[in-house]
Amino acid sequence: MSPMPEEQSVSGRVKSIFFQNPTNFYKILLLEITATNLVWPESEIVVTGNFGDIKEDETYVFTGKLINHPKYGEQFAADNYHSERPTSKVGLVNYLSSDKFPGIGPKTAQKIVDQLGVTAIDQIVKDPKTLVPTGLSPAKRDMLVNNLKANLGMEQVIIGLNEYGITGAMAAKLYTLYADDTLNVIEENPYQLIADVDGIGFRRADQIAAKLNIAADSPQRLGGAVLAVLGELTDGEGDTYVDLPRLLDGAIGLLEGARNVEVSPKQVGAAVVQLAHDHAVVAEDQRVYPAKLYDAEWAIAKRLQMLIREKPELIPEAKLRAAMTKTAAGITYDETQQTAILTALQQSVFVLTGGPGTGKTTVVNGIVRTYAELNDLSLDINQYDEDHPFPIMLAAPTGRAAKRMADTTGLPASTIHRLLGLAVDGTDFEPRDLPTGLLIVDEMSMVDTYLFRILLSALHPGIRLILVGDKDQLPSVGPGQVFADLLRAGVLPAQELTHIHRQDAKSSIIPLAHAINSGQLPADWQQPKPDRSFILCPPNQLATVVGQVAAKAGKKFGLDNMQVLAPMYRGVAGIDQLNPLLQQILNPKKTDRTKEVEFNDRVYRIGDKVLQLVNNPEQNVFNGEIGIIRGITDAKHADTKTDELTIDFDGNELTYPRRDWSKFTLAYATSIHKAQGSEFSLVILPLTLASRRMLRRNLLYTAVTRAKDFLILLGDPRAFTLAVQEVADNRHTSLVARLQTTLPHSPGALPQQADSDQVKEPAPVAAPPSGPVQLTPALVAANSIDPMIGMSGITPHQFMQGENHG
Ligand SMILES: Nc1ncnc2c1ncn2[C@@H]1O[C@H](COP(=O)(O)OP(=O)(O)OP(=O)(O)O)[C@@H](O)[C@H]1O
Repeated sequence: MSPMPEEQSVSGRVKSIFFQNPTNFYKILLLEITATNLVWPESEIVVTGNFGDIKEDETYVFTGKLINHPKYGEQFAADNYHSERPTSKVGLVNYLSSDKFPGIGPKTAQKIVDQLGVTAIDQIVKDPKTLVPTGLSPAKRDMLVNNLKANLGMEQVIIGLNEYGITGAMAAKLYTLYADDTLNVIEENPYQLIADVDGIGFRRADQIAAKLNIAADSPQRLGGAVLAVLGELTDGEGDTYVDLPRLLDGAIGLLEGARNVEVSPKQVGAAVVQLAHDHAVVAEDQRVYPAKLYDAEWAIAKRLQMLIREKPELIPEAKLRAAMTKTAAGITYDETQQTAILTALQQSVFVLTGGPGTGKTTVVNGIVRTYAELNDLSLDINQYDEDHPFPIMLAAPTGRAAKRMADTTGLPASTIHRLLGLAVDGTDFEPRDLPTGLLIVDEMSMVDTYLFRILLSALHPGIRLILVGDKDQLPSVGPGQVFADLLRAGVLPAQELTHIHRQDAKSSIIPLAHAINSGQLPADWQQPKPDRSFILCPPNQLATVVGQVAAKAGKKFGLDNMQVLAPMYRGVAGIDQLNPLLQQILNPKKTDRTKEVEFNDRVYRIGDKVLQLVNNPEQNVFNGEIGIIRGITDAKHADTKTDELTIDFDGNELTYPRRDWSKFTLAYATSIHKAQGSEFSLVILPLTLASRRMLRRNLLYTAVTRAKDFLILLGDPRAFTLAVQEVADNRHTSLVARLQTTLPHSPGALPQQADSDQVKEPAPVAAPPSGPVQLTPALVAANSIDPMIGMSGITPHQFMQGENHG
């Protein structure tokens, strides 16, 4: 065996920093060498790597290896570094008595070093109390500790992270998130990173845990795996609970996959019980919920119960009809529309659903106008002010949907977040209380369990709440299928609109959408129509053809009014592939002087269409909104001293410094999910069998209903046929059961649908707990949730089989 090669290292003073990437810690520097074990004839060397707060003129030690860069020649690629700290007693005394630590002279420094030895700095930083015996005054002790930490702070964190195998952009991300607490968080529970940090999954967290000597069967590790699976299936995939066998199976898969060990269901079951005792999860029968989702479903049901108990004063039907007719403005409402308006105004909570063109907007307008007439309210908003707010509130989950609502009603509408004054995106914020009055929420299918809970918590008895949506569209991105569940429960007054009104000879898109929704593509769906067409095209040519279509359409419709929608990011006709190609066609680099900036393998230019990826209620821009880049400011001229982009979201111009550029991406092509709540004059929809896994009826239906005037379908016809045939699985939720427990059946509710593939029996549930829901040992016992009961020696596979049989 050859001896281990000696670690290569180089120490010296940083002469200059040539380059630093602001999005991670990557730097290139020139070092004046003071010591090295390299064979290196020169006095300087170029060093590259991920470094925290390296400063020019300070001295550091780098370890790593000498590499030969094809373009730049020999340089030192460092994988670790630390500030060169004094290692001899004399050096340490000199350091501590230097002007970095005002008030500490050579004598005091000598005393510290005599008592604590050469590792004094590490000891002091780790535990400031080690300074007590030195007799230093508390003020001086604080100064010493703070200054040592300030000198070491970020560097220590980055070095610590490097030791756990976390470098570059991920290290930067963690430091931004937890700052000086980073290492504490990781050392306390590395599995916490799975929930907190995008991009860290169980395997990565477990590698860190292994370095921390967390045993393969430690409760922390088992709990980490359970929460990882639970998070993946709830916040990740939309369920609000996970069946115990599936949870155990998933957790065991993770635990055994990440380290070569065997883990028994019994051990994982014990971890679930522990998590339940710690109030992180709630287990009920065979279902395990993240506590916040369990609480949210109950809170929704109870709040609705409270709102519904407060019945509005009954209005005589003749009076109601008269008001409705008087304000109808030339429209003769059909029978279901009439029922909808009349019922809505007699109830405290009302749910309205319908496909495209069935008159939801018409009914919303009817409700607003009849309500105003009955209550003698002016619809001229200029007559209201802060002290007398407009008593009709209109809201939608996205900015675009809210804008559409304002356009179609002629009244102010806002996002739900704005309405509630939620400044930060999250799940546990106190909204401001809303006045009683009329509140209409549109695009309810996009509202997830968390947001609905927050919305309801802002409402008080006496409010009239109208929830409007299309139950057949894709469910919310976040967990739950709130809107569909509200209808399915059959306990809330509701009306479904089915008659299509917007069906003049010109429109063949709406009938196509309804046909898709009922499970059939019309025989002529591939035939060209004035407003839609199908282009047959093999997968490998799809991107090019989409580009050709977009090039032609771009001239006619403009960027704003045309949208390419695709089901997937990856693949030959995926969003990631289409975006640069469409950018090249629709907004190319015109001359050598065209300004452009690079970020994460993407190029951005003025005029680019971009998609916001996160909610930012403070600036009134939301996940899924589309904007146009209006300006690029060089770092030299920007206040933040980094490059900045100015993006215009429908008149709302926002500045994004480079560190925020991961909050948007190109939007020439977007996912169908992100397009929910938006409509476009022209939709271009390529589908192939490559996205087979994603193809569902509600996905295709949602995509097609985004097209207002024109629709171009492209690709493989089999993909369209398959999509129509595949009915999406219901998400696993308990809202139906909670609602049925808290509310009596409503005579005005929708009949339970006969279409059995759309409906599932609600899971049987325990009686509602009174007061705040908390898992007490008694409740644990009462619900026989102990997952270990009868399970010893049973494999997850057998467990799953057992589930199928009973
Ligand atoms: N009872 C009616 N009589 C005549 N026209 C109607 C009636 N109801 C709706 N319409 C018309 O049908 C069209 C579609 O109605 P509306 O916009 O209200 O439907 P919608 O369900 O909101 O559709 P979408 O979700 O596609 O926006 C509109 O042009 C509207 O004026």
